[in-house]
Amino acid sequence: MFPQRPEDLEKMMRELGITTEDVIKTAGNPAALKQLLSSATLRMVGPVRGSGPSDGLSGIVNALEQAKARFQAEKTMLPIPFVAKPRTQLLVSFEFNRRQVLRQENEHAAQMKQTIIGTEIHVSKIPLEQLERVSLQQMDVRKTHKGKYLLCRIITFPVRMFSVHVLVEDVNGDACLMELYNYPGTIGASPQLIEALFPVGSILAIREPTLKSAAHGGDPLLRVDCPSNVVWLEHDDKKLLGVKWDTGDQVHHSPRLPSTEEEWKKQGNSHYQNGWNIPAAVSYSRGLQRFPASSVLKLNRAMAYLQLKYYGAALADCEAVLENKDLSESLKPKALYRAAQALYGMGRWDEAERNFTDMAKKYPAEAPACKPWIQKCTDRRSEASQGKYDWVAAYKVAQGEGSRMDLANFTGPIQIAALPSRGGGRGIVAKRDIKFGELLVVSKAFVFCSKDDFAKPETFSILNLITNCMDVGYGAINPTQAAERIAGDPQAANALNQLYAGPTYEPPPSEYSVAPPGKVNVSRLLRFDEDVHIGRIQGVLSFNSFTVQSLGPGESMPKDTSRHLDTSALFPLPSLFNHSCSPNAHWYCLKDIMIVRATCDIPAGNEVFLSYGGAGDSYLSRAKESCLARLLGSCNCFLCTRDRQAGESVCKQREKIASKISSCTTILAVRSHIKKLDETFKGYPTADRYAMFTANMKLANISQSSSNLDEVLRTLFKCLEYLGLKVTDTSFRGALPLSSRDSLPVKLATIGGSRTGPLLGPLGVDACIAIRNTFGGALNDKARAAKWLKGTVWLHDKCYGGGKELFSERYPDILD
Ligand SMILES: C[S@@+](CC[C@H](N)C(=O)[O-])C[C@H]1O[C@@H](n2cnc3c(N)ncnc32)[C@H](O)[C@@H]1O
Repeated sequence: MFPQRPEDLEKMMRELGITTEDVIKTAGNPAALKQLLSSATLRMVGPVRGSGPSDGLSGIVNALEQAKARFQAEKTMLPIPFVAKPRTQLLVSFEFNRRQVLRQENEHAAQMKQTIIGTEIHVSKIPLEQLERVSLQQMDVRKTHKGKYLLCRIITFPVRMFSVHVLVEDVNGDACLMELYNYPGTIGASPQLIEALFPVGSILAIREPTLKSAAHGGDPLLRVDCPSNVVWLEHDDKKLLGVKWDTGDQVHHSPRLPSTEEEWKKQGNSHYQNGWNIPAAVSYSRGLQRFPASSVLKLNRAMAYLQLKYYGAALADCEAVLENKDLSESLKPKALYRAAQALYGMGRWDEAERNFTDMAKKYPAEAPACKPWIQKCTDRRSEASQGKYDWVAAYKVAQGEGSRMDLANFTGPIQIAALPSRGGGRGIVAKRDIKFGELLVVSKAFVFCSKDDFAKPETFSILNLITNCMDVGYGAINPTQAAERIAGDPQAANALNQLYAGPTYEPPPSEYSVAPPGKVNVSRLLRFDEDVHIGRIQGVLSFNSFTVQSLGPGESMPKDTSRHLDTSALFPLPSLFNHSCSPNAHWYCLKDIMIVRATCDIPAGNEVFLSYGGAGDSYLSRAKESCLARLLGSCNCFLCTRDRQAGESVCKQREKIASKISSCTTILAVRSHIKKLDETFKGYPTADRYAMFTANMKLANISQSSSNLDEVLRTLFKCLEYLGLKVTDTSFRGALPLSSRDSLPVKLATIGGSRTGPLLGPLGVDACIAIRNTFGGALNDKARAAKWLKGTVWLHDKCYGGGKELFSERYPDILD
């Protein structure tokens, strides 16, 4: 990042139009330096764009190999002593680069931000009190200093690239670049918010610090991956007794600290009004350290905590306020209202409802505000206890702005079971006989980040050394979001720790018992009560995240099967489902809510599988789906096991035929290849012949363009069977007996019906619609069109719930 050679620095300063004297005058004074640089002319700027997945597969493989080789080589190199660079030189080049980054952000569209995950990360588990102080001069590069802590303070304005970059100095005045990864509050943060999060002059103790050599031979840097390794110290902290900073007591122009309760409140409120909830909560907390009895600071912090969804902490603040016997009448309703909101957020609907109801009675002026909450409590309760959701309303909300939904979690007739044959050792089984279409799980994402969380567009790519994949999208910042959850909800760490983190970590406990959210006392946000083990979190996210797209208006066949969708999310209970390429349940999302339904009847005790994605036609193409294959090792689902038994040559043959079919242009050619393809599936249940579905769909499309409607219909009927359905009325000519008009033309297949094709929802509904349109259009057979419409709505309801109403929302042109 920084110019290394003195001549480069000089050249840069010439470009800036500043002299060495100017720099010396501003040394140790970031604000003066900032002013100096703002009067300078910058010309050396050009956008630095990342190379994304467009590099192609070989590019990714090369990048992965290079990264691995670099880390491997680093490991074999001996640590070298840290040599301090002249402070002035560091300050100038840092400021130059900071301004360059800010300017690029202003002038250019989204920059590709890149990072690598899966390298060794040290999480300090030793409390600061037990660590011994170390200075930069005493440290080595390429080394983690176990048993030590570095006392340092921030001496420049920070800047956010992928991580937050800032210069720090130690007590001796030696300076070093610090890169802080995964820091709560930094997702999508503006430069101003980053400055509020990392004020100049802040004193930090870095537990068990690591100095790294920069990737491209630059200056060594202090790299902090786990935010809990950073401990913020107040100026009057006892750790600072007797500490003398070589460059003076104060870093020049560090912001003046508020001194009264009112000033702390003002600072917090100003952050809050900007929507900067973490800096707001930190300001209120710092004020509370000095004015611990302040109800106003506690109540305002509760407000910030509510925004951050730290409900346990918000409740703790409100309850502490309500215990105050001298609480003013004006604050009482505020405290009650916020406590009730916190209870609601924690899913304690009964208590929340009681609080809102009591409050409405006691403070009639607040009744209008409480009324909608009371209704919400009733809705959430029936969702959580009976699985009764208004899917139409939820779907409509999901089509609107924002990325979050307000729905209760629900667990249907399933339970967690020990299944030692799978990585992680657990899976989900049916508690009782489950019926096709039954709702199994509704789960709110634990970690979820989408483009809506960014004021300005940003694009990310991660080279994931855990899965050997290049991930593109918001999954890159999910560890930051996980850290943000843990920062204000220590119980969240417990939930994450119980998920499978891959073979390099201790297996999770076979019991999955996530404590219900309770009261958590977060007395000082960003003072982590739990160590945030980012390495393990990266493993959990790599092995459990889903790439999600919210359910939207119905379309015809999915055209883009690319895995590179934007949003990646972690859902707690759904993480425990194992994968099958031929699953018996399917999942879809409404924004940050995942919904799981049975796609066939599942007998009690049977395992329930989801398809994680990658519904490839053949064993070989599924195995090539790099991410899926790498996550599973070798997939041990029924279909892959069956394919392995069939043998490699059969699988190769199948793939060859399937690929020929995709390029066929005549009905005859497709038909003849379909016959050959079918022969490769001898002995397979119908619903496990997914390649036959794709091949028949191709035949249907070609037949459509040649107006061979009999063939179109026959083929579409077959398509449904390959998804695990049975067409009960295969007639497509003559009068439809009145008696059969009301019956469904399709039902769940019973033979081989213990599984269904992986995309029964979208594909099955679309195939039914195609049949209905063929009858209603060219054939002008209104009776059969009506019958097939009924069948379509039935299937849609089984897959997505919401009856005819939801169907008509998603397919407004079809129900006329
Ligand atoms: C999201 S976890 C599933 C839950 C996990 N079994 C647990 O106990 O937490 C994904 C991991 O489960 C294992 N797994 C799931 N489905 C599998 C399959 N079809 N074949 C092999 N391993 C599978 C793999 O180790 C995979 O990385």
